[in-house]
Amino acid sequence: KNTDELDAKAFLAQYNSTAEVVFNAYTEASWAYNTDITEANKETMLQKNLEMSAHTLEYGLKARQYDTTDFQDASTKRIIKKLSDIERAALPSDQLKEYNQLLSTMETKYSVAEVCRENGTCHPLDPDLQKIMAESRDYDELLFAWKGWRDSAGKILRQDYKRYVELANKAATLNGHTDNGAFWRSLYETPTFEQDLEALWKELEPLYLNVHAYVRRALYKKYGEKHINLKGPIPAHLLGNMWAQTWSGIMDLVMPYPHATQVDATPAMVAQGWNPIRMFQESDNFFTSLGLTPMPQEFWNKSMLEKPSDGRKVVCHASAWDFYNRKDFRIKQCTVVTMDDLITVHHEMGHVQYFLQYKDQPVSFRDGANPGFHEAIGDVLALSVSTPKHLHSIGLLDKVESNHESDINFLMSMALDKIAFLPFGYLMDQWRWKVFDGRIPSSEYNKEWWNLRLKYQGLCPPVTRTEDDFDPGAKFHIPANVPYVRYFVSFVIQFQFHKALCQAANQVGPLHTCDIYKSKEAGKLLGDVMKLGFSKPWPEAMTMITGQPKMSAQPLMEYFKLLIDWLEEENNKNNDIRGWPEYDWKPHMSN
Ligand SMILES: O=C(CCC(O)(O)[C@H](Cc1ccccc1)NC(=O)c1ccccc1)N[C@@H](Cc1ccccc1)C(=O)O
Ligand SMILES: [Zn+2]
Repeated sequence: KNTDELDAKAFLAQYNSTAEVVFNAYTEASWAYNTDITEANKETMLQKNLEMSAHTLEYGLKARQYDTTDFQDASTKRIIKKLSDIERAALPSDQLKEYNQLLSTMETKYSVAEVCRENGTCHPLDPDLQKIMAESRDYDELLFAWKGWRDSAGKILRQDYKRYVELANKAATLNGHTDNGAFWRSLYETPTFEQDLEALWKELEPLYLNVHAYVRRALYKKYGEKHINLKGPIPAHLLGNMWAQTWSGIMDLVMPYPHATQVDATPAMVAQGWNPIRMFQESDNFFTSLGLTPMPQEFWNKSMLEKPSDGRKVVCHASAWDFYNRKDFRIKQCTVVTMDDLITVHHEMGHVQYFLQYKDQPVSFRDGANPGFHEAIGDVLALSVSTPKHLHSIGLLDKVESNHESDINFLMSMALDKIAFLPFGYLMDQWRWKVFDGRIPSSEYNKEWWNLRLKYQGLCPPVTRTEDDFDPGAKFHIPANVPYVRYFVSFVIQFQFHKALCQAANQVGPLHTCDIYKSKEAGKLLGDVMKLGFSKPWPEAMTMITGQPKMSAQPLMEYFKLLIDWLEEENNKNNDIRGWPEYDWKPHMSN
């Protein structure tokens, strides 16, 4: 084994400069394919992916030659360790080709899927089906979209997925992991990661049960006893979102005080003629108000900020792109003019701000401190943007009241996204970790999916499901091979970051009214952590922001304190039970 540290440094310098070229070439090809799905673009992307894997293999095998035990430089040790996991490049070349082919096939099938009506009209997920799921209050129309999407996008992926699992596990074991789930969890470098997550969920579950009970009561009023059992799970298509992952789509059905201030900025955005560019400029303005970096001109020139109208097939699911040349960064988003998408704009811009902040790190460190950090940045700023005070200051809310009722309305709208999301964010990879480690065989993919949806979210399918279906496949991240527990982590730590930045900004008053807009102190705190990238273990980054190294649910619970107490009282007044003891109840099915 080679113990020469100077030799290792020279090796890493060569890796870094060659990696930028190879990663850039692949990213350009992947962008071309994602923004124009054609066979030719697919072939070019697959070719560039193979070239990237050849580079990873060459340098990864060399990295494994070093014994870094006595190295002095922590960064050198850290990079050598990271390069030694060569992921899919460990597969024999025929299986690597099959794996890459499977991944692009699954993502394409998902992205081009449509649901057609008897009259021949066909609807894509974005924007059509998403709009129906958020706005329709017709039980059967919602069922048409919900079942149609799972028939068109989920069902067809089952066999591809089964083979993908085998190959992903093969690559993971060749890199010394027990399975692909173990590889994904290793990215958090936290031996107690699963226990920590379970402890966070146990702390947060009571909040969710109170929101679930209150929303079930509201849906009972709307859809009646044929469709809602006050002691049972909620049919999964009634929550205002295709996956029931965030529930702000049904805020109108749930609003505690309908006569107090509105909290939805969508009508004002539409009335004032906002367009996608305006939404991104607004977000850029918030980031620069903190002293963070403005989007470079290349971002505005090369991004795809709305769905093309020239008939091109694209991957509409939003994403942020680092082209590994320290100057080209883009977002691809099929943006619609709604408050919900203004939040997503900030989410994606948070990814690009992270790219901008760590762009001068070695390539191996151009990553989040952990994947949850990367997901949290934009959402932290969105917590300030979402306040009625801030929305009023940018002209999206005509009046602001600060009284108990408007406070509760605002907190309810935030809870419908942030608290409702927690069980979904947690169960997605519970299902995948069990698929990868074999506890869920392919013969039980769908049964176990719905067992988890019942256990954590208290949802049930509106129509009977069988193993002919593959409902997990109807959620982007499953066919796209994107881990999901990062979002559960993000939804917890973003409130820790929010609390810390509000203190840095000398914001007084309750956490849910804090707006860090224009605070250079808050911006510096956040920017300094983003500059680190992946160069330090994430507890060090956590300590830099919050003064302590752990994930904690306490700031989230502090943020929602008023609502939690109100819900406890309200649900008791209604004699509503928390949970769904009649777990095997099924909604009435017409025809
Ligand atoms: O999927 C997203 C947003 C897309 C993304 O920004 O997280 C995107 C996902 C993705 C897409 C293609 C390939 C890989 C990942 N992630 C990024 O663009 C990204 C992430 C890390 C570093 C660089 C870019 N949000 C999740 C969860 C969520 C987050 C926030 C609010 C609501 C819901 C969802 O919609 O289910
Ligand atoms: Zn993201």
